Amino acid sequence: MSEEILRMSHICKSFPGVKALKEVDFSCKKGEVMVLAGENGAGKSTILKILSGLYQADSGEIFFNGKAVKIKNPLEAQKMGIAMVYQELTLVNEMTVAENIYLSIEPTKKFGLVDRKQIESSIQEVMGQYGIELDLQTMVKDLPVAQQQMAEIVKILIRQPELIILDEPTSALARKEVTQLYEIIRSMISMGKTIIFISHRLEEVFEIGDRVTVFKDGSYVDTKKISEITEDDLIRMMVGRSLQNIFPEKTQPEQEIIFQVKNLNVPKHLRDISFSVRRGEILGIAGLQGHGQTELFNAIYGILPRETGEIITAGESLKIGNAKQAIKQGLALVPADRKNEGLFLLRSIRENLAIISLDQRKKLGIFIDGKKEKKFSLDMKEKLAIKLASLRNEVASLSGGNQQKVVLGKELAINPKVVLFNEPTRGIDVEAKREFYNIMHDLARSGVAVIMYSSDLMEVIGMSNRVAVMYEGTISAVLQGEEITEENIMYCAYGASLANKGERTL
Ligand SMILES: Nc1ncnc2c1ncn2[C@@H]1O[C@H](COP(=O)(O)OP(=O)(O)OP(=O)(O)O)[C@@H](O)[C@H]1O
Repeated sequence: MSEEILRMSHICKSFPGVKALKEVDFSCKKGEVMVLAGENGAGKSTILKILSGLYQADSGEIFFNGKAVKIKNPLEAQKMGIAMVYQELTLVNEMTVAENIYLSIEPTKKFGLVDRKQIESSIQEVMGQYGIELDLQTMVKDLPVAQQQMAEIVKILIRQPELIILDEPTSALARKEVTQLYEIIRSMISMGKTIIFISHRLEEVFEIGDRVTVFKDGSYVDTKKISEITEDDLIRMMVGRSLQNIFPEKTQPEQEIIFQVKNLNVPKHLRDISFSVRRGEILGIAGLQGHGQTELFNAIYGILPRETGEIITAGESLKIGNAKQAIKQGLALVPADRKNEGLFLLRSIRENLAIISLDQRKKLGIFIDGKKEKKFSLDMKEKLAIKLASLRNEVASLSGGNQQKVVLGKELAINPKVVLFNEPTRGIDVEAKREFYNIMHDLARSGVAVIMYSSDLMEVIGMSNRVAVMYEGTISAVLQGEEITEENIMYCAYGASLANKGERTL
């Protein structure tokens, strides 16, 4: 058995209101590819940010090459030989690839006085060793994302790290580029490096990993040799939470289809999406974050231009090219980023609530009736039980849950036929969540078609009549009834086909 290069023991880390890591253990051996897997929010990025010196653990110990170490900042991690390629690239767009690499080397003074020629020949040498081709004189902003990522990798390889952390490096890459990255990883391993790889793709875990460690809700679950497990085993390690008793009993949708999306395509984001929603139905959209869910909502709502695709309500194809047209056609959107997209934070609660109905009335050339505006906002306050001191206060003075009710209240002014909820309960407390679930149910019961995306899988399971799972910009499966399980959803969210799953047949 090869020797252990890293051991992290009993690591705890909290952020305000969240225990991101609870007494977590994590270790890897020299020369292996260790995959770290788990649902969104499991704590994967957090532990690796601690390892790379970006965050400090609240408690716990780290041993690197057998020695106890304290990693106070990224520079210390770098000096130890630990390097991380982040999900968000860190290159300066207005500089060339070479300049970006000098920038990362200069502070280390590894090369003494800056001898650019010497650095450049070291860069060429590293690229030769790993078979990476890059034009060093190109401005970063002119490179495609895949090449930018290569530049990022060269930037860390030049420092000859022992342990390299890759946080979802393939998420923005096309198949050919992924194969190239795998080759580079294999060369890294043959040069004696150790790799930690966060992945959200089953195929990739099995193709590139030697072992896999699974986290769930901030806790360590298990570590297994890839060669000794199946895809089913891995999914089972990631799931298994119990459904909290905070969801109302499921609604009974009617048969009539009132909303349809047909062959929706948005270049680079969405591929051939078709689905329908019945009157009174709650359709949950699931999948790991970043697989096109927000783009789907924005494309339906006319914020993101569609290349092809029809949006149909009540049998009639709609021309929706912007949010105003969407509103006119009876579509409402509760956006994920309520503070920036959903509200005018410095305006009053009353103004926020009335803004859409006000706009509609203005368009019709009707005098804005202050009394009506007041009545509407009072009605909404009652209907949604918005807790507030005065309708004249700034909306920013409300709690997250009440702000979210205002976002919804303002949308309800148009009596929508379809409401799109993007992450409706993110960042609000459990009691406010429960209220929101009831409001969504009431909407469905009144005949509205509700479409909801949430990165909280249990919320999707607890609320939806059917669940459409997104993977890489398309809907990989639509589940209903007994099929709606955490395991099935994770299976599809990790890019596997349910048809191949264990003994289950569709
Ligand atoms: N800087 C931060 N401030 C507040 N909360 C945070 C911060 N970083 C992470 N969290 C929270 O800590 C928990 C773990 O997050 P983390 O990003 O480590 O999960 P993850 O497994 O990497 O998820 P993903 O697959 O979505 O990247 C989540 O609940 C997240 O919201």
